[in-house]
Amino acid sequence: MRIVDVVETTKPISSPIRNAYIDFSKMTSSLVAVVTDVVRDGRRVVGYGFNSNGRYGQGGLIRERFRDRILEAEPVSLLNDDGTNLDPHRIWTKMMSNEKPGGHGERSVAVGTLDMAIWDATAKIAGKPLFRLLAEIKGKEANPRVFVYAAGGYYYPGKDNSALQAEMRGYLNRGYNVVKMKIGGASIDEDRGRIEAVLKEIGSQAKLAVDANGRFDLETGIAYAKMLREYPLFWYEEIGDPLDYALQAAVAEFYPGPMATGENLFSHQDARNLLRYGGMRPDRDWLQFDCALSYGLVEYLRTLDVLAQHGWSPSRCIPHGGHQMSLNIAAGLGLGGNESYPDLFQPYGGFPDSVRVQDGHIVMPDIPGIGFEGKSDLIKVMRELAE
Ligand SMILES: O=C([O-])CC(=O)C(=O)O
Ligand SMILES: [Mg+2]
Repeated sequence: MRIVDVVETTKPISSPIRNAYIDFSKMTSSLVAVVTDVVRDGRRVVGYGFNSNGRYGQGGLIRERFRDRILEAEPVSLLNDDGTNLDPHRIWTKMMSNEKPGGHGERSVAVGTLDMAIWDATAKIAGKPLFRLLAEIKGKEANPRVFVYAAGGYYYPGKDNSALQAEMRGYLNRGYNVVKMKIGGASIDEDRGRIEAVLKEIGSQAKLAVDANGRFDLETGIAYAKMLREYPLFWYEEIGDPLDYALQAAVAEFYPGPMATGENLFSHQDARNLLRYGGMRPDRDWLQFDCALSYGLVEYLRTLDVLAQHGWSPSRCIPHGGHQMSLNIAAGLGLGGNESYPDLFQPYGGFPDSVRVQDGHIVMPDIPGIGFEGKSDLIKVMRELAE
């Protein structure tokens, strides 16, 4: 058993939307395939992966460094002890050989993208959905029913409050009961008007989360905290620079409601610093680390260990990114749920075609691997790459 090729292509996932920090007009994502010589159900096993929106494609790093380290390794050194499957932990160590510590933003997306494909191949070789494999490895009971919320509410040229309300109504009609919108890309008065418009639209049918995408300095973060705390929000997300833990802790003094952050922290060391110094509260706040941006599931398992050491339950994690990889981690390891972008970043995000959202939850179908084969538009572009 061996990995015979690793293929990467960089694809556009552009749209005219804007958050408080960036627009997505030039956004790209790496799509990778890890090709094995294993055959299951008459078909060669190929694992697939891609990186989440918000960071760009990683073709350079993947093709110049990480691909070669996998392909040049002694094939048996990438397998488990009895040689019956790939060992994602051993492959991860091989990819990261000759890499100094720190500097996580430089390569964590490239490694996370490959790690997704390696776990997909591993679960396919085992003949199981990844969430069942993960639960088995950890001795846990899988729970295929996962909470999902609808992320959107972007700034968009010509979009007024009634268009924002219509967007949110569309999410409720599709079964969601938590929706998210952007803030910090307009004045505080304008944002207050947008928030009130959405709250009026959703009434008691749903809760609203707001996301500042790291835009605010301390003063602005506190001014928004004082405005936002008048409303019953689901959470106040990514207030200031992702690495400014003192700011996060200071804003907590002014915001008694739930806060969320972590999508731009890319290692278990960064996550540990957030828990040590960020003033985050394990009884109400939410952690959004996204394995597809942060060295993959091998590293995410270390992050979950860090959480446990600091008294945090995995159920406080609702990852960023809206991909099926995190859905599997949620169902297999008991996370609190997952993000979803009903109308964005297609065909990568979302669910298998048969899945419907009901009461803010989905139920994972039993498809071997991550489940990409269940989503027809996605598996089509994946197979174009390597099959
Ligand atoms: O707009 C983005 O970069 C995505 C984001 O923050 C989120 O989904 O929470
Ligand atoms: Mg966010």
